[in-house]
Amino acid sequence: MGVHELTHPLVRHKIGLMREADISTKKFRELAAELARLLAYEACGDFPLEVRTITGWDGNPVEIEQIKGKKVTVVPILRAGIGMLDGVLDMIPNAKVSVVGLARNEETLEAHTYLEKFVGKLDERLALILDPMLATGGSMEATISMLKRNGCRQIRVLALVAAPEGLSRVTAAHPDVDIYVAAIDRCLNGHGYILPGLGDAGDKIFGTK
Ligand SMILES: O=P(O)(O)OC[C@H]1O[C@H](OP(=O)(O)OP(=O)(O)O)[C@H](O)[C@@H]1O
Ligand SMILES: O=c1cc[nH]c(=O)[nH]1
Ligand SMILES: [Mg+2]
Repeated sequence: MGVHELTHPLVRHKIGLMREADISTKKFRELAAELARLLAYEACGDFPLEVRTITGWDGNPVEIEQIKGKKVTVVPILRAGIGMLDGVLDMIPNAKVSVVGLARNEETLEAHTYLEKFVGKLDERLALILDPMLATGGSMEATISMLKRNGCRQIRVLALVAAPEGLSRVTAAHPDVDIYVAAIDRCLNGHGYILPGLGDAGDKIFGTK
């Protein structure tokens, strides 16, 4: 359990490219999707395997390994989490998708929930929550609480950038949840934005900046 900051050179390189002030919407989306794939790869590293026998290319039996009955729901937090969804589904194509909508009040920094749409059998599923930005941690804390209220017991978070303040808040409230993050940044500014951060990830992904 805990916080896992990815140290792989590809991750460090790609997150650096995302920090460029005048990055295009296209490039930002591409990098968000690429990093989402790498975060998913890391977050699924302990999935159990089982051996199955299939017929190989020459007609002989071959033992192969496959992931053992893992039921996954991917949970993008609207809007910005959508920017990571396709990348994660590239890696886990059979996952079901739940959606939560939260908007942060830019004055109070409180997260307001406007949508909750969960798939069934949450008690049997591992949930992978997607949000590029974990700032004060209010949106993530609320999303984890929603999942738990609906019966989910195995929860992991995938984020591109997190602030130490937000990580402390989420790990204190939900110590049972693992957080996979491409970069832990320095701090929050007076408006709740992460420094050095990426700016407004939702605006950059949706082209509304
Ligand atoms: O950790 P927090 O302080 O809660 O802030 C992080 C949240 O803020 C942003 O969403 P925003 O509310 O701006 O919505 P958007 O994705 O629709 O732009 C971001 O995508 C996170 O969801
Ligand atoms: O730095 C931040 C904080 C919240 N939301 C963002 O998009 N960026
Ligand atoms: Mg936003």
